[in-house]
Amino acid sequence: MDASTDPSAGQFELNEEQRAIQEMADAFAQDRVAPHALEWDRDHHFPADVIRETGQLGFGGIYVRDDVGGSALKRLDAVLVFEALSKACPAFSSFISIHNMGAWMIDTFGNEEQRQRFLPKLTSMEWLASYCLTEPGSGSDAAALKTRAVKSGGDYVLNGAKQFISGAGDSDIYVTMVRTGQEGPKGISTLIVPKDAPGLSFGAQEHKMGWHMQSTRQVIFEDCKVPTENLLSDEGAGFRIAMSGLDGGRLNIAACSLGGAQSALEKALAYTADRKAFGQAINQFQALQFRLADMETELQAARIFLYTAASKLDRKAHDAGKWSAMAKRFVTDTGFNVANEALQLHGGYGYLHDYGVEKLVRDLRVHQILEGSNEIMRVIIARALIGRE
Ligand SMILES: CC(C)(COP(=O)(O)OP(=O)(O)OC[C@H]1O[C@@H](n2cnc3c(N)ncnc32)[C@H](O)[C@@H]1OP(=O)(O)O)[C@@H](O)C(=O)NCCC(=O)NCCSC(=O)C1=CCCCC1
Repeated sequence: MDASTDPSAGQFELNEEQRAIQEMADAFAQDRVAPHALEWDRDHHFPADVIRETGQLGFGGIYVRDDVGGSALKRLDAVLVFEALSKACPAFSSFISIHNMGAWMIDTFGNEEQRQRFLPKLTSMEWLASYCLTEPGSGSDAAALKTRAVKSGGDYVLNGAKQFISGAGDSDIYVTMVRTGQEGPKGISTLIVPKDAPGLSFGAQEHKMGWHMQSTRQVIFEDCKVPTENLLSDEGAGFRIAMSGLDGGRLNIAACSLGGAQSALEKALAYTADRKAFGQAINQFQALQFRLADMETELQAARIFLYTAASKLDRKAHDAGKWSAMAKRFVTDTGFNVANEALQLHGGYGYLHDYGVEKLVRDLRVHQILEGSNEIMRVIIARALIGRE
């Protein structure tokens, strides 16, 4: 690889341990994920076995405490892992991010009994986790969710549905935001719903533009019974739990864009060095050189921005939420634009599945929409800047 495209060159100062984590994730991704990514995408295959293998590397609970098998690493370490995995397949990496959001929420907001009951199996990845917030009638306005949980004896009885749930049907644990009280954010609670809870079912597979290697379905609750011991923290704390899970998740998804776009840039560099037109390699045309130069510049800027945001969250800086939103907005937009530009530089070949660039464009496109659309990121940033009415 050309030194100028080395994602570890000239970057934010990483320490030796962070470089080792980055290298371990990269080696796994190139060995176990990259050779199969196009096939998984084409066949809509969920590679549960390969996902579970990452548990042995400590990726099942990257920022979960170590007494329950977590790796007790930092947000910046996690970003390095997701970036490296995404170079092989952003959809694979993003699934591991979702699982980590769930594990972190249980570690951070769960009581000791819950931590011991769920986390060893989640950190080893014997169990996989999904995050359930969005509903058919509430996406951006997350606090309008309607899935209701009513206490009855020793259980909560849930009725409602969650929409666009990644891993639905494949995951073992569903960290689910429900309404236990009044309208609005203060009436929301978080329940840990196991896959075998009576009354839980899954909708049909959604047919998506990208992210083909993971399932997306509705999660449906019909008089679904969940023991009251599965309530995370207190009733009414669910919105804050959901939002803080997303503060980290948004960094992870930005890292998935960064890795995918890095891979697209490397493909564009290789292709434009090899492809001849008008008697020379097309990378000798200044018009293309300038485009490659811009792609590299924008990606390196995105990388520094993202690592800074992750460090802010690690330090629990007062403006970490704003930085997380800014990083998600900037890096996912930049990542998509770079991948799309890489496709263009491949000419007609970029439109073919076998070249792998169109998959990156399809996978990265959704990062501008999910985990809070980039329009909602602007709402969060603007509120932090100028306050709110
Ligand atoms: C930003 C937002 C639009 C805000 O809403 P409102 O104005 O209703 O709520 P507001 O008045 O801002 O707040 C209420 C309470 O909540 C606290 N809090 C807020 N953020 C945070 C935070 N970051 N940390 C802690 N507390 C927080 C806030 O302080 C307030 O409490 P207080 O009343 O002061 O006691 C929010 O709804 C949002 O973000 N939507 C995008 C959803 C969205 O992102 N889905 C994504 C679904 S998941 C997804 O897409 C996935 C895809 C793939 C895989 C995984 C998941």
